[in-house]
Amino acid sequence: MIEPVRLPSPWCDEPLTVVVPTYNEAGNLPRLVERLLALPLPGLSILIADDNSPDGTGEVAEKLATEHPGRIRVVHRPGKEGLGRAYVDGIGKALEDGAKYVAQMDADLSHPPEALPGMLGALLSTHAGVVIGSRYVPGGQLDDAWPMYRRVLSGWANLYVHTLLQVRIRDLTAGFKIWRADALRAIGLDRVQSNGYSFQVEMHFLATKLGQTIIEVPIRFEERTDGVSKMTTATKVESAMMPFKLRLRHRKIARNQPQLGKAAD
Ligand SMILES: Nc1nc2c(ncn2[C@@H]2O[C@H](COP(=O)(O)OP(=O)(O)O[C@H]3O[C@H](CO)[C@@H](O)[C@H](O)[C@@H]3O)[C@@H](O)[C@H]2O)c(=O)[nH]1
Repeated sequence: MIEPVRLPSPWCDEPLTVVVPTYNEAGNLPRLVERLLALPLPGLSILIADDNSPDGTGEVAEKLATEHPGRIRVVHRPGKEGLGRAYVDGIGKALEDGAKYVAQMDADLSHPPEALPGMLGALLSTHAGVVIGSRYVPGGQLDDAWPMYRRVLSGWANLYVHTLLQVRIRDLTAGFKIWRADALRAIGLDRVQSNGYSFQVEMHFLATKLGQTIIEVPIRFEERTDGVSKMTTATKVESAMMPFKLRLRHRKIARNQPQLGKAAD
C-alpha cells in the first residue's frame, strides 16, 4: 500500500532536470527538445550527455542550448562509453547543479515527453523514490511497429531478471523514469558498475535493496522513426551477466551491513 501525500503547491514549478544520453540522435534531438519545452512544467531543464556522436548531435545540442538559454546544458563526453556511463556522468552533473528531481529518457522519442507531468504528479503524491514510465503495467502499450524480436527480447529479459533478482517491478529494463535527488544520492552513482543498458536494471535493484518505494505508471512506448538502436552484442552480454554480479555483490553488502540486507529482502 503506497501512502498518499499532499502535492507541493504549485507542483508543476518543481525543479526537474531531464537527462538525455545521445549517440547519433541529430534527427531526433530537436523534436524531443521542442516537445519537452512545450510541457506545462516551467521548472523543467534538459541535460544532454553526448558521446562525441559522429553525426554531429553534439553541435545540434549546442545550437539548441544557445536558442534556449538557461534551459539546456550539454555535457560533451570524449567518446562512446555506453548508455550507463553517460547516465552516471549526466545524472551526477544534474545533482551537482542542485536538481531536486531527475528524469531519464531516450532521445529517440520512444518515451513520450507528454507523460512526464503525470509521472511527476504521481511521484510527488507518494513517498516513492522513483516513478517508472512502464510498458508492462495495465494501460501500458507497445507501438505495433516495435519489432517482434525486440518484444521477445524485452519480455525474456524481464522474466530472466525477475527470476534471478526477484525485484517486484513489471518493466525492469525501462529507461523512462523520474527520481527524487535524495533517492539517487542514497544509491550513490559511484557504486554503479554498468556501462550499457544494464544500468536500468542495476539502478532498480539498488533502489529496491535500499528499501526505496518504486511506482510504475503506464506509458505508450513508440518505435523510433529516425536513426537506429545502439544495442550491441556486447551490451546484451553485459545485461545477461549483470544480474549474477548484482546477486553476488548484494550478498557481500548484506554480510557487511546485516540490517540493510534484512530490510531489503
Ligand atoms: N551518450 C550515449 N548515449 C547512448 C549510448 N548508447 C545509447 N545511447 C542513447 O541511449 C538512448 C537509448 O538507446 P537506444 O539504442 O535507442 O535504445 P533502444 O535499443 O531503443 O532500447 C530501449 O529499450 C531498452 C530495453 O527495454 C531500454 O533499456 C532502453 O532504455 C531503451 O528504452 C538513446 O537516446 C541513445 O542515443 C552511448 O554509448 N552513449
